Amino acid sequence: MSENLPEWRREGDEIRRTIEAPDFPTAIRIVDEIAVKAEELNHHPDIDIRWRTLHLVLTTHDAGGLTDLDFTLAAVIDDIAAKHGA
Ligand SMILES: C[C@H](O)[C@H](O)[C@H]1CNC2=NC(N)=NC(=O)C2=N1
Repeated sequence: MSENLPEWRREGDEIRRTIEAPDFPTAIRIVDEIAVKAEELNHHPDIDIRWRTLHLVLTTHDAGGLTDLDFTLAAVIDDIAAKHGA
């Protein structure tokens, strides 16, 4: 999508990424780590879990569009996914 976030694509006021984990337990661990970071940032992705595939959507409802927080959290999510081989 942007320079540093090639895994993300922009759709209107949102950015989206799909993560394919090696297996279902790993997918859930990835979600759990994202949850911890989301709480720290007080910024929360929409997450759709389909077996070992995660669909993530980021936007800032409060601001009615994308903000720096969306891109910050996207980068954090990329690190978590990479750490788990996804
Ligand atoms: C009151 C509080 O700041 C909010 O409602 C936060 C929580 N997490 C959030 N997460 C996201 N992605 N967008 C928001 O606008 C948002 N708002």
